Amino acid sequence: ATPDTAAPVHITGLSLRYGNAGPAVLNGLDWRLQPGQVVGLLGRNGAGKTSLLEALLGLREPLAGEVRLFGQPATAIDDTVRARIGYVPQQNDLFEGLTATEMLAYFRSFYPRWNEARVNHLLQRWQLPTDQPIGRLSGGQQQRLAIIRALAHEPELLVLDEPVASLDPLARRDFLRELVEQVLDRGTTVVFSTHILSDLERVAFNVAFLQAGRIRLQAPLDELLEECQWLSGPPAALQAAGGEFLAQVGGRTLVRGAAAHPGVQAQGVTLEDLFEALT
Ligand SMILES: Nc1ncnc2c1ncn2[C@@H]1O[C@H](COP(=O)(O)OP(=O)(O)OP(=O)(O)O)[C@@H](O)[C@H]1O
Repeated sequence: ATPDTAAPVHITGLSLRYGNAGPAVLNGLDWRLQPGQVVGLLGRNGAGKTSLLEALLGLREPLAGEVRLFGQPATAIDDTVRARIGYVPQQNDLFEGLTATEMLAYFRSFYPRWNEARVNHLLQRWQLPTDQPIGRLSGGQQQRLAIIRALAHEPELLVLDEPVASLDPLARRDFLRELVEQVLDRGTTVVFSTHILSDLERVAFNVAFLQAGRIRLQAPLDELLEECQWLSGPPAALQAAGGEFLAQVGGRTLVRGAAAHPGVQAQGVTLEDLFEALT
């Protein structure tokens, strides 16, 4: 297939495992992010979210398959594409011995574009000490700094691996607001993993479910909540109700787009239901 140079991320047949004999963590995964999409990546602990985001960024060599970022192979992107990407890893990789001011000055030198006003605004709003070694900041302060660094060069693709895990509720809300602003203003493509479903409901216009090494389903969250239902009833009636079968959990069937039908009981779903059934 010809690479889609407009797609910030285009993944085909991605397989990944650790070591030579381990089980496949990712297994023939296909995924494409369109410009301006905001996608929350959901999966159980150990499902492979971090592995997927790292492979997506070209930080892990896949066993098979291909990842392209803005049309270029992820493991061989040039500086132009690199400058279009921002990343907040799960384990922060800030330089502990530098101060925030020193670290930001260092990164600024790599990027043709750097929004100093926004950096200063966020440093102030989040009250980050800028003249102490980063290693002495709290976990949440370090996470805020990592976020500022990732937003500073106004990336077109922002990859965030559990960016809010150690933020307090107010900082989380503030960060999510900042993220939404960035997305609306600049049409940034965002992919982020999180376990905090209520945050997702606030900002993720799309959700992607990672299950058994593949993206099981990706769709706008509001559509899913509207179209998916738990159905129960006799098999013939369920069949007549139609729709797309998604999963069977306990005695109930999760279906998308079913019609009302005599003998079928239907019940709405929550994001937590979808998480249980699709991850
Ligand atoms: N460096 C590594 N070496 C060996 N196995 C690894 C390594 N990193 C991850 N794994 C394994 O790969 C699988 C996926 O891990 P990964 O961290 O990608 O999952 P995750 O979905 O991000 O999990 P969590 O929600 O707990 O952060 C797990 O079974 C994990 O044990």
